Amino acid sequence: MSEYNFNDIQIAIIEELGLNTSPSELADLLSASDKNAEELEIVLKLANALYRSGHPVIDDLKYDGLSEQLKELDPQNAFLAAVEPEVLIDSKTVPLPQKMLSTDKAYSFEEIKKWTERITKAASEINVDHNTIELKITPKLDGYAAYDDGAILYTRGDGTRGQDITRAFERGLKIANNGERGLGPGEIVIKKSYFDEVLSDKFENSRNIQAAIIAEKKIDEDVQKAIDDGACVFYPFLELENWIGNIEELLSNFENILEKMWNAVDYDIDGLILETTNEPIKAHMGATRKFHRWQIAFKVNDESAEVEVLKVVPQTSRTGRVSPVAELAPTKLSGATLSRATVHHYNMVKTNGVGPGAIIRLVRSGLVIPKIEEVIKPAEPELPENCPSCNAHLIWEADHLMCPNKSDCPAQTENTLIHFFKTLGNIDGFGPKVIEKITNYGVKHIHEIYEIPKYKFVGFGFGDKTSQNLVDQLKASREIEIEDWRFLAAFGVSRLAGGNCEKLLQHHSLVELFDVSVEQMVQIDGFAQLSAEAIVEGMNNVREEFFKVFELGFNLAITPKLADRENSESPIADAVVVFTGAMQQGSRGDMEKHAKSLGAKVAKSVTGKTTYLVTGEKVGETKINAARDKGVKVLTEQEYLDLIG
Ligand SMILES: NC(=O)c1ccc[n+]([C@@H]2O[C@H](COP(=O)([O-])OP(=O)(O)OC[C@H]3O[C@@H](n4cnc5c(N)ncnc54)[C@H](O)[C@@H]3O)[C@@H](O)[C@H]2O)c1
Ligand SMILES: [Zn+2]
Repeated sequence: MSEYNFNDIQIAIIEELGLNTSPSELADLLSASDKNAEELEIVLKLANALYRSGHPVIDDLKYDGLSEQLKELDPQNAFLAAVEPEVLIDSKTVPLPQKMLSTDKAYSFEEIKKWTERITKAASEINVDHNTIELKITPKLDGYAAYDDGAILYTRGDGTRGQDITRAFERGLKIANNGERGLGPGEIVIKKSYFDEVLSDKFENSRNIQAAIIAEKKIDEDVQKAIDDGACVFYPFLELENWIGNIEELLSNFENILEKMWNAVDYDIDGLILETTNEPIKAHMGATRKFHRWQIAFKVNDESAEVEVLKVVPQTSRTGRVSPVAELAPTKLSGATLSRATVHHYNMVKTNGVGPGAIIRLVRSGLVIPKIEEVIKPAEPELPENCPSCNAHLIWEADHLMCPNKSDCPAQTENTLIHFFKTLGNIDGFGPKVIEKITNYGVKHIHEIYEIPKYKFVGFGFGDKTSQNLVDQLKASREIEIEDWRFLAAFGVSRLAGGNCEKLLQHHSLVELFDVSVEQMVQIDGFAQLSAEAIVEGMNNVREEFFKVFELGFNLAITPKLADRENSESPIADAVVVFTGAMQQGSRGDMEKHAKSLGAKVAKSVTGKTTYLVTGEKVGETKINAARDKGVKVLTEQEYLDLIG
């Protein structure tokens, strides 16, 4: 007997699929532990059809596992290469206004990093300045994909043709956030808290309900009530909470950013969507038949294990904070063997009893370093008294143990130097190994490194060629242009990562910044009292070293001042501009870039906040009228060019 049984609806869908295999044979196939490529394809087609119609037979993890197996056995398989289609019973389809694709998937920091490298490469191929690459992260809603063109609501269908489900709006389905129509792709979803409180007794999962909202047949009264209560919505992706930033910010603060987006909405999500927003890059990268190359879904395999702690090792960071790292009995989790995990801070080690012999629950949630979720069996906490690097007596500062030896702690010195070259990022050669060797000979400051002649490098034990290369690299690091905000960030002042440096430098020059007071800093958007105090103090601490390095003469690109932009009397300063249709004067990407340089905000779609809609060729009347209805000024390309002069 198979563990799978199909109900009547499922059997009807299976028949519609036309697999030439009877339901009972399919049930057996589903339970079979070993499947060949052909069988895997059948099972995936079956599971997909049932899933899309709201009656899944297996869970996503199992489905994704089977897809992986098929990919290994038959990498070219046609089912894997295309968008997984909906299967419809007796329904007409209509062409979609725009292709709707699936997404490529990543399960680790490394995969995301590789994806950003592909974006960087694409940008350089079309001469897009690396610094203008913008990334956006949104929650990946786990509902029913749909597209709203303002008149019709469509299902995703097979990606090119979908079903007309405008009836869902007629049934009262609301649009998340501001209720605007015509915002393109989105997802029909149900509020998590509402499902748990009101619907979970009656429905197994929210997928059943989504299917009911769009079905042709009469609607269940609980579902109608959920619609009326505003718990079911169509959520246009454009309206989603998002994180916007650049590649460096993402990679340097990956876990925090992802965690924040992960908890941003009260709807089921099955990952996060990362994408670049630069149109020229998107156009250049393009798409496969299944997914856009400029977009990727970050998913997690939530798996956990109970693991024994062997010992807790202290590590001193560049700021003197000592972090506890737990060494673990090696454990296999989500395909990787883990033997270390970070503990939040030493107060947690102390209060939760993390020490040799403790049993913890380890979760690998796809993030870079696994985290300790809970301590199941505490032990005697293992707390260090002295800095593992310089032996100074550690002191408590709130939840953390700190090494107070600012001037003479090798770990702090090394990590500060490593941070400098890593952040500068314009040369190779000064990684941890080289820095360690140099500091062993008493070099403690950045400016001292720049003064090392070749023969000294040889004396430190580097080969002749390597020594020459190190000298050349140091010279190059001053010659290759770098942004002034990156240069400042390299000094590692707390709360002064790239983003904040850039914000400050939009108001003050690099040199001026060292004399900005806390009162002046809080005037700048984004700096609260406490951060401003910490930044001013931190800058004071690095002042001497900063100017010694600065005076070596770096090739710094100056961040443009906001004031210059505002004073330029640009006719579109602060206007929100949307370009649509084919332009004559140059690519749309170029026009958008130019508009931004004039201080305008460029948006992708018309909303109530739009100031101008600039129309190229072949733009439909409906779109133009819809924009006018929202009070947007519609300009032809020529009218726009006249406006900006
Ligand atoms: N359990 C099953 O039997 C079964 C069957 C088929 C598919 N699945 C699951 O579905 C996945 C593939 O489905 P898919 O191709 O529909 O989706 P996908 O996971 O590849 O994601 C693509 C879709 O994400 C949606 N999306 C949600 N939030 C978004 C956002 N913020 N920005 C952009 N797009 C967003 C879009 O509608 C888009 O079509 C599989 O990996 C599997 O986990 C499960
Ligand atoms: Zn120390």
